[in-house]
Amino acid sequence: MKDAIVVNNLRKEFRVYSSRPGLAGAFRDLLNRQSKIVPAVKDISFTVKQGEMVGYIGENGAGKSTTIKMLTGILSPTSGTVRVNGMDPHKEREKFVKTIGVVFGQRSQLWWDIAVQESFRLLKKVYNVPDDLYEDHMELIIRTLDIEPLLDKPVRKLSLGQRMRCELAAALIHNPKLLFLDEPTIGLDVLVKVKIRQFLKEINERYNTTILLTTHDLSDIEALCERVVMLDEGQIIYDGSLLQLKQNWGDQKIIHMKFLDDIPVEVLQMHTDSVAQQKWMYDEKEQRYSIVLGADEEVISQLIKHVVEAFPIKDIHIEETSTEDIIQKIYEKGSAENDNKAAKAIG
Ligand SMILES: Nc1ncnc2c1ncn2[C@@H]1O[C@H](COP(=O)(O)OP(=O)(O)OP(=O)(O)O)[C@@H](O)[C@H]1O
Repeated sequence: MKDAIVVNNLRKEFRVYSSRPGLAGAFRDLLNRQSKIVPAVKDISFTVKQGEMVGYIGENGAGKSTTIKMLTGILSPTSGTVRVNGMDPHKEREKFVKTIGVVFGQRSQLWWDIAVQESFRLLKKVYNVPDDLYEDHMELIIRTLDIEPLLDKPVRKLSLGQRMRCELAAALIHNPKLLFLDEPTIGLDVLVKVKIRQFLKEINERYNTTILLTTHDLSDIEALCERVVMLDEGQIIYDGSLLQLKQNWGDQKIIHMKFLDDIPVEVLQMHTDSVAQQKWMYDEKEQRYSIVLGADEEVISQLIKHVVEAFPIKDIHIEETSTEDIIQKIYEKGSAENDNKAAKAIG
């Protein structure tokens, strides 16, 4: 498989100027401004293969946008190298932009006052897309995104969800091999989110389009990406499968049970002590008994079997650690190394 993105020891530093307070300070700033260097991305390396869908995640200020700006050629790196679609995005910008599509949730590449269709035609010219290719490809895109009824409306008249679907179509007019998506579902209702995710899956399957997705909405990542790259303070703290991350970190399951009869919690405890030593808790309001276990399926099924055989059950619910909790735990720790059982952490 070909590499779509190859990043080696990529670094970006910004010079930040500070202002001194008061008039005298402003005067002194004029003569001699104080500045310091802030590293936003610190020597990161990773590779994305053609056709992969990768989630690029991190807290605010982690360095995601700065990386994307270097990958799309908007910023040049302080040091290190970037090859995207076999090119240097900054140095070969003109040729390069024809091979990528970009959707930034907050910014529009459509013209506000003209009909969506007209924007598409202009972009078709910008990208030099031949008529037959355009017809064929856009027919599919328009149908899948269900934007036919919107085509003759000016962009300013569209709702956010409608506009985002048109933005996606616009980013794909030239059928790019690589798509950068930055918060593509921000502020959208669930139905539109689902539609956009389905569409992205279809594009990826049909054209083997590589997708790099930056988002704070982990459900986007869960729906689309098998692999996540996690950034923290400019460094990669995890690069690997989402499943692995869940297996290594989602190490707790909470079993909630309700019984037909009142059972003293001590009785339940005594009954399960031989399977698991963890303590049962009783929530009086909910009339619910809960126990927190490790992720060992064998222990969980043994415990459930033991209890079900002994007491008449009304309800059972197993609660898993959510991906959000897992990611939060990793950020709190500042590393994806879990005990010695290291998740494939690099950086
Ligand atoms: N042009 C700039 N000049 C100075 N500092 C900058 C500039 N751009 C980004 N930074 C700093 O670099 C760091 C990384 O910022 P970046 O925008 O890449 O983070 P991010 O992960 O995209 O955050 P967010 O989720 O909030 O968009 C931050 O500390 C930010 O203040």
